[in-house]
Amino acid sequence: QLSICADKEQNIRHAREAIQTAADGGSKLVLLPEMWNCPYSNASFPIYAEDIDAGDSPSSKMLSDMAKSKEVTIIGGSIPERSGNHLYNTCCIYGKDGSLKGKHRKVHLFDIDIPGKIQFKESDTLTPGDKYTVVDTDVGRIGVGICYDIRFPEMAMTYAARGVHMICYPGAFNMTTGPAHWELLQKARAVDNQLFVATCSPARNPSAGYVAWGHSSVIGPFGEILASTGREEAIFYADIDYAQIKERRMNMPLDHQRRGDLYQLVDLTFTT
Ligand SMILES: NC(=O)CCC(=O)C(=O)O
Repeated sequence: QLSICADKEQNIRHAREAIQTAADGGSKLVLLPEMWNCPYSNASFPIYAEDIDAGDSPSSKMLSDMAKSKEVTIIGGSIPERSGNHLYNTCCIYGKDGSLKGKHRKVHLFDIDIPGKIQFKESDTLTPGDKYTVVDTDVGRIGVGICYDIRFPEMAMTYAARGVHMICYPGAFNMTTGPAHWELLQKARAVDNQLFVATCSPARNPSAGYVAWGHSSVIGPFGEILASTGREEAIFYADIDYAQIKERRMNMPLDHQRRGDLYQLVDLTFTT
């Protein structure tokens, strides 16, 4: 859970040091926050964006170098990605050999308006991704979503159906929806699907334009909090035993008890 500043090079240096510390502390998988190389704002995204596919991305290069040198899988939070005329909110996933194993472009953009509390419209600058992302790593099958993606249970269900062990959500909830929903959503995605959920937020900076809630966590398949932190910058660790997925699914075989004859994901638009 990193502190993020306006200086991109400093953010990259800082993330590199944090990955090094986490790997030296025994991590096999490291998860970074949403938009860790820039302030979270529509004004910043175009300025800090990098072209990952063109190989013109110092942030991604650092992640790849660190994955290789520390032999660690990295779920690289997210950065603004430039691709042609479009910008995306993108998470790169690196294997421990430094290879790019996957790239998740945030599918559900954060466009909300809670009057007097929080208004944000990512779609002013960003384009949504059009694919789900599942990667096989040395530390299991990982599904990736970014922040607002966590609000869509269909995505997590699809990941569960694809055999994902853990869903990683880099995310930056805010001071209104954070206390109301952040922990609830993490637990819900874990319990509904009987798998692990890991989240990573920026640390809270009360003087930032967008104030992140923090409270990154790792949740087990029974909804148990395996590790979590508060608002400050922190590197924290969890021991994850995927055997618990099987055990919980044996205890409560939700998948076999599902009544697919009564409900299907056909048209789930709210009726008002
Ligand atoms: N960066 C985001 O997607 C924020 C999502 C959020 O705060 C929410 O309430 O959802």
